[in-house]
Formats: sequence, C-alpha cells, structure tokens
Amino acid sequence: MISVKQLQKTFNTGKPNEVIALSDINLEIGAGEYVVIVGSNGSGKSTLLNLIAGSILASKGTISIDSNDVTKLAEYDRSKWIARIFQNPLLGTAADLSIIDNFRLAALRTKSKGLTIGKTEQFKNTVRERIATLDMGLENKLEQPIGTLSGGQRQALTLLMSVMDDCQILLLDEPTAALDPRSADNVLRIADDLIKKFKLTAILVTHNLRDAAAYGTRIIQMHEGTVLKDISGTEKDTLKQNQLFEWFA
Ligand SMILES: Nc1ncnc2c1ncn2[C@@H]1O[C@H](COP(=O)(O)OP(=O)(O)OP(=O)(O)O)[C@@H](O)[C@H]1O
Repeated sequence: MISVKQLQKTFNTGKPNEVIALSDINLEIGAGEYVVIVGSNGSGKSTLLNLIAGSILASKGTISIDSNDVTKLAEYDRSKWIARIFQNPLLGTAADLSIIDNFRLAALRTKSKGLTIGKTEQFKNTVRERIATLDMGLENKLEQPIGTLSGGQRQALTLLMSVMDDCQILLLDEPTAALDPRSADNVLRIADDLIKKFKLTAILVTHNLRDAAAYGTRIIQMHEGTVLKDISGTEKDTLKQNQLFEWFA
C-alpha cells in the first residue's frame, strides 16, 4: 500500500543549520497493516509522516501509494488516499461549524460514495448513527459548534470523519498527546476499531510505550533519521511495554 524507497529529507541544505532529518529510509507497508512508530525526539517520525502525507517534499527517494508514484504530488492530491489526525484536536475541524457541517465538509473532501452529501435527512441519519457508535452522547448534538466540545470528543469525531470518505490510509501523529488518560484511551480504542472495521492501513506515531505495545501489527523504532528496529507478527504481538522501554536505554 505504501512503498518508501531510499527516502531522504534534509532541511536548510547547504546552510550552517542544515539538518538531515531522514537518511535512506526503505519501508514497505502492506494494506491493512497498523504500524506504530516510536523513537526519541528529533528521530524523524513526524518528518516521515509529513513526507508520506505530502505536506513536505522529499530531498531524494520515492514514495508510492497503491502503486502510484506520489513523490512529487501535493498534499491535496494525496488526500483521496490519506486522512490525518494531529496532536492538536483543533486541527482538522472547523471550530465555528456544527458537528453535522463538519461531517459534510469531510464527506465533500473526496466525494464519498454511498452518502448523499448535503442537507438531506439520509446524510444526517447516517452521521447520527455513526456518532452513536462512539458512545459519547454526541449524536444528539449535531447542530452544536464543534469548537465547544472537549479535545477528546473532537479527536473521536475527527477520526470518524476521516473514514466517511474512501480514504485507505490513516496517519495518526501523536493523536492523544493533548488528551487526559481516559480520553486518550478512548480515542485510541476508537481508532483501532475503525482501522479494523474499514481495513485501513494505519501509522501511529507515539511516545506512549504502553500504547505502542498494545496497538498495531508492526512496530518501528526510528533513530537519527533511520529505522533502527522493525518488528511484526508474533514478536510484535507479544512485545511488552518494559521490553520497549529497554529500546531507549
Ligand atoms: N521544518 C523544519 N525545518 C528545519 N528542521 C526541521 C524541520 N522539521 C523537522 N526538522 C528537524 O528534523 C529532525 C527530525 O524532526 P521530526 O520532527 O521529524 O522528529 P520527531 O521524531 O517527530 O520528533 P518529536 O518526537 O520531538 O516530535 C529534527 O532535528 C528537527 O529539528
């Protein structure tokens, strides 16, 4: 699904403040894989996600999605495949618009199949049903401005919006860093459910080693712009938080 070959990213090339953020990354991420990325500050995790999403372009190397070379494609042109959830719950939604209008915008993003976009009752009912699955009581607040909700509620809705269209890839960049522990657990559980239900290919960047052990089908440790460890299958399934902690010793 995602193929990254000899990917490099250098910031401020040739200047005194030049930084090699990624050097020669090679990754093959299959459809339906849920990859967790851990690594110390500045190891290149967000840069890798930014490159896959297209919010920055590579210095060298190639990125393919579903066998399409997207290396030079702008972020907007990759959005038919990719949805992204950020650390800040304020990103990704329009605060002044109601919950239902935010869902309309999300559906319009890639012209969702199977949903009548607009002010139809059918659309509203579908959104209401989906929101009810979050079990947060938000299905009765469709007309409320999304900016009045808590960070956890907003992240949960943003996740749900991201699967209202045909996106196949979900990028989660520390999505729970700004949330209290209970909301964080809730949001990651919802993400996990959606990834499984819609068979998404997902990448989660996190500093929380308990979450890194609990979620995903594969785990990658980055260090100084390279991939240090790459573990999947039974080894990932049985990996414990304390073992992960030792990776950082
Ligand atoms: N826009 C930029 N301009 C200059 N340097 C940058 C830029 N973005 C990232 N860097 C540098 O690239 C390196 C990798 O940064 P990146 O944000 O990818 O790390 P990270 O692993 O996500 O870190 P953290 O865990 O702290 O979020 C760092 O040295 C960072 O300072």
